[in-house]
Amino acid sequence: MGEAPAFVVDYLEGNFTNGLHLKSKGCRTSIDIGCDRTYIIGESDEKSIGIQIFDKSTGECVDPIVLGTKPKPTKSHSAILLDEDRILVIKGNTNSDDSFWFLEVNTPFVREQKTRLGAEVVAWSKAVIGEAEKPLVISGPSGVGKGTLISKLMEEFPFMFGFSVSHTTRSPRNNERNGVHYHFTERNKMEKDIDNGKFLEFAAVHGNLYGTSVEAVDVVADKGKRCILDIDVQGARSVRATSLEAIFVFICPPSFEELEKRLRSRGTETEEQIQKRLRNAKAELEQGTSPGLFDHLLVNDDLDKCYEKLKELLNLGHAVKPSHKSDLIHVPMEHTVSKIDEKVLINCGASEQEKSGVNMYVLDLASIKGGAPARTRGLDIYGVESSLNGVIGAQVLN
Ligand SMILES: Nc1ncnc2c1ncn2[C@@H]1O[C@H](COP(=O)(O)OP(=O)(O)OP(=O)(O)O)[C@@H](O)[C@H]1O
Ligand SMILES: Nc1nc2c(ncn2[C@@H]2O[C@H](COP(=O)(O)O)[C@@H](O)[C@H]2O)c(=O)[nH]1
Repeated sequence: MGEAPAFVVDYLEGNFTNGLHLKSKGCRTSIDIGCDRTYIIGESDEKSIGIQIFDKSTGECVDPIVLGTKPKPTKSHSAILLDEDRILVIKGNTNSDDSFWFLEVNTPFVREQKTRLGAEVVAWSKAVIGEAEKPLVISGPSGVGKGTLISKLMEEFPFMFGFSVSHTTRSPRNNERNGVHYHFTERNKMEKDIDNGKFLEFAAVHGNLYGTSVEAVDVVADKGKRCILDIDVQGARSVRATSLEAIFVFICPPSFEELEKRLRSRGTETEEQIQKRLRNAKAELEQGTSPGLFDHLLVNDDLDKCYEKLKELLNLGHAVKPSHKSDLIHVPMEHTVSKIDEKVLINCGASEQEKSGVNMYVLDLASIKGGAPARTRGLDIYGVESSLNGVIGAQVLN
């Protein structure tokens, strides 16, 4: 993070029309992309900011399928085109990390979904300020001890890790609670949600459907925590193909006999289910240990030793709790937005300066990563205290 660059001074002194793509009308903004499309961003329902696409060549307005966790409605927002693929939407009167959202209109993910669904698609991806720790994907055959290792991590580092609560069509075990261990759901409902793009990944495992919803991962990210996904090998492969850059760990048993012993001693499956899980374990072990998919393989022989190795590869000796410095950011109701190269300037006006000493935020997009259906990480932001004569100072905010 550096100081405010000199161009901010030049920019403030003159050239204030450069990069203004914003046509604000109340709480609606419109962004032209190419010659014939206008994306209208506004409040169309009570649940989220609505999106419509106006096709100038046909004169028709289309309601696209909107994927991703959507931003809650706001009384004011601004929007600016970043490139042909994405629009940055900034919510006004927010002082949390809820301010910055990317509306993807033509990223590879959106193009793929357009083909899959045969319809117009846009996707929201919320910005994460700073470099959040990568999510952790843990896979391995049933009974190997994934859940046991995850519980230990969550117990030792409750502020650092959050569990992605999957959906499943299997019945709950005696000790399992809906919404905590899984979201237990009907197959029809889950299939419909899958069709509607609500899942980051899903797979048929041991005769049931399991899946990670986009929301399950977002809920953890919103708490500023590092997300842990306990998913099977097919799911891990699907996640690899998404924008969620994760660390992939495969847990192996010391032997097949020991796996069987653990599965039986857990006492949660019928004999028939145990047989099915053991059959599937052979294929999973083959796929999980072949090169390319997983970053790390751990053998869970002695539980404590395996746990120590897991912590080691996660660098937990040096880990720090992610800070929520983005609380320092307050984008007021009235603000203007413009863009120069990779920097977006949010001018908050003089009244904001009186309150906080900062009247402009600079967003640096150079290091952003990821994107829909998951979060866009790595947004860099600093506040600038400026005058018409030049920059007085810069506040590092993350
Ligand atoms: N290193 C170990 N040594 C002996 N027993 C273990 C070890 N690790 C876990 N176990 C036991 O093995 C059983 C299965 O563990 P666990 O439920 O964590 O497996 P899992 O991989 O999460 O299974 P599933 O994929 O079916 O959810 C549990 O009874 C657990 O206490
Ligand atoms: N692809 C996915 N696999 C998942 C998910 N949640 C759990 N799982 C895997 O299913 C098996 C069986 O789990 P169990 O709780 O019935 O014993 C196990 O390998 C899990 O890792 C998911 O969301 N997606």
